[in-house]
Amino acid sequence: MPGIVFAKTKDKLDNSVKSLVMNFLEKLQSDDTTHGLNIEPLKNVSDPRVRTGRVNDMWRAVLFKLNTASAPTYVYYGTWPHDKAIDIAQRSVLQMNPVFGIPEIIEQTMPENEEERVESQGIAKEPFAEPSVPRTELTWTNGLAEHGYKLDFLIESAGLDPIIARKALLAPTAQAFHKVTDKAPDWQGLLILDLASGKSLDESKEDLGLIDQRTLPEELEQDKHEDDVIADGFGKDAAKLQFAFIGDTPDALRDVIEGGSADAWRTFLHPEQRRYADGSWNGPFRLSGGAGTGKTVVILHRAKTLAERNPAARIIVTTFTRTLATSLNQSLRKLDSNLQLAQTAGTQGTFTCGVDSLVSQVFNSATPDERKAALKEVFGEAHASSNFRPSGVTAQQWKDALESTDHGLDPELANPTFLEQEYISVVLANFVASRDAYVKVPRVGRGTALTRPKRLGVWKIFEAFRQEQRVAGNISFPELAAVSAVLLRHRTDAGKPAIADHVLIDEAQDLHAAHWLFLRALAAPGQNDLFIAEDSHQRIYGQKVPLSRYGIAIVGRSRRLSLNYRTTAQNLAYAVRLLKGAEIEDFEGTPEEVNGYHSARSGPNPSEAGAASLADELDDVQKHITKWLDQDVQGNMIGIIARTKYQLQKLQSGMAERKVEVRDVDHPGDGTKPLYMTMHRAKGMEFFKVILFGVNEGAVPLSLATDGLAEAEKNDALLRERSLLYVAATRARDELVVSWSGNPSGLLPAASGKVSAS
Ligand SMILES: Nc1ncnc2c1ncn2[C@@H]1O[C@H](COP(=O)(O)OP(=O)(O)OP(=O)(O)O)[C@@H](O)[C@H]1O
Repeated sequence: MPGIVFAKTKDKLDNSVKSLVMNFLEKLQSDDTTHGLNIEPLKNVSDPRVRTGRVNDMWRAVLFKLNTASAPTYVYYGTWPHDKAIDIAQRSVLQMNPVFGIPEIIEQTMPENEEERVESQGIAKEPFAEPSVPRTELTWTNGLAEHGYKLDFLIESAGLDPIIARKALLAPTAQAFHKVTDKAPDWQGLLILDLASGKSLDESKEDLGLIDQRTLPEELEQDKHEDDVIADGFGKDAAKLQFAFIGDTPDALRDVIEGGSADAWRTFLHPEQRRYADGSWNGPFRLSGGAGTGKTVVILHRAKTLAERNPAARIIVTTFTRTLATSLNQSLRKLDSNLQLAQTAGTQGTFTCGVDSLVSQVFNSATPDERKAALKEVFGEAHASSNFRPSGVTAQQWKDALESTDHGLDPELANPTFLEQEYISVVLANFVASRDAYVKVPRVGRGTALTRPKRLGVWKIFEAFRQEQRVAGNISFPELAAVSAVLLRHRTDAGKPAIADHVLIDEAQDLHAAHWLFLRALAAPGQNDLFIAEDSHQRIYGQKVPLSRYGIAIVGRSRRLSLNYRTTAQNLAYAVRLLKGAEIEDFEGTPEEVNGYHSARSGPNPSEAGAASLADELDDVQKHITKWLDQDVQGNMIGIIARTKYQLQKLQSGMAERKVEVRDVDHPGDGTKPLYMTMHRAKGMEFFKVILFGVNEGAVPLSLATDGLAEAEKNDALLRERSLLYVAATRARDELVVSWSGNPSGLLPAASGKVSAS
């Protein structure tokens, strides 16, 4: 039976052809002599291995036939209409890269560009003059030229194809540059992007798993037939970016073909992603990376890998909200429909759940005596009633506690934001159950200092809050997390095993101290216990939490992803600019840089659209939506994102007046209508087209969120507002429109008269 290697399709396959290609490959896989496949060599080819095959009357597949040891291996390159397929087949070469020994398919230059081809081939053989870089796009600079790369270095040391290297070096615009990287063999495209973004060749080689073959002992491959060497090469990390072996399972074949580029993450991992998905560490591991760098994709693959390694393992995948957890669960099923999913935490298989639901599950599964002991430790004897229901805490509850107390505090401390943060980060995090304990507890990392009298005043409010919560029969989710953490600790102290073997945590930047106490206690410290994916730039809730204080030591086990798969280079540049000037720190207080993130795709510049009035802004939104729907963009791939629900109500009624149907993201209907949501709700989502609506002065940053706070809390709240805007702007895959009426938000480049990103 022939083997098949599938190349990630760069040209989009029409849906109607996908099933035909499936049929074709299934037949080829069972017998390449099957009648009707017409696997034929061609004349005037650049590579004698090339073949075409008949998909139907109109469509031809382009393949390379390798005469490998046991049975032939076909490398499927793609399917095109007959004449185009013949042309591509005649121009394409399957070869081993001379520097890194990676199989690659190079399409020779189009015949109409014969002049360029001759010129470029000459370059490979002879010394050449360095091309000068035309600067036709004022706001874009060619990163390769900027970092001083020379053509001979790119060819000789970086292993780039001469034509590709030259085109990349000469690219005058972002679009032209990305056209080259997009068309190039995947690893070459990524290497160019790395170098252009400032990575050194050595760093990029390490990330892509590239090893210079010229430094290896020669005899290794000596006895092998050339075709076998190529076939083996498909197993190398950098080759796996673009090529996948299709085993004997038709399911895998179907996935790869039907999924198309939107599902490429299921098969074609970046070597770095693969490393973090498969790696093993003797303790917690942290994976950071900007929005859209594939952190979630790594978590999904890692869950699969861990389950494959040990089918009896109890794996928990968790994240900040229930909606995100549901989406993780769906993606896991997509990734591997055979993956054993557990129904409850602590049983064999992979269990996916929002972190607060997980907390509740642990609490509910304990006996009354166990709960009582844990409640006592968190609240002290007075508040240890177990008769309550978990609930969120509103600002009003803090206001009620403030009003019922004679605390004597300044407004900067006597406000819900300060109190809630203090309660979670100091009181719950340290299991403070009494006034005396609170007066003594270290408040490391808290921005605002408290004297003893102030602490006494603050404690009075906490007492009142606890009292009112108990009377109402409520327990807040952070309180429950602290209680469940104690429950887990008591279990371990009693010699019972931990609930999970591996805990994988997504969107970790938003978890609070009590969550971390709980998560730490879920798995026993040891091999691959915790895997933490986070982006400090996207922290939109709560406070930065130093993990080391909760028994989670990640020193030396922390890596960062830098290639953005979601957002175009133009949108990424814009979003990153929104963060400029903000001092963002990671869990342990180390400054987190936004430099170095780069994107593999190009698109239109984001547009900033200021309107004189709300009515005008709504007119603009209507025009954008109508235009996109007319262009056949699927309705639910258009996202309209605003800071507040109040703005969304205006949007909704404004669109209804204009006869444009839009839907709340939580009630999406049949998928044909654009979806609207708040910036908080947009976390973790993505759309082809995004409108950030109502980015006005006063709305972002929201005055309500920052008014009346002490300096430290205010700075933190402002940072979160900035991060919200960053989260919202990075939801766009292709096109981003930022709109406002009246004065723009002071966080937008427009407010300071800067030009929009390019
Ligand atoms: N190896 C890959 N090949 C193709 N697409 C990929 C790959 N990795 C990630 N993607 C795509 O990039 C997009 C972003 O991925 P993902 O959601 O995992 O990123 P993230 O870092 O978790 O983003 P965020 O922090 O913004 O939630 C998704 O559409 C995903 O399918």
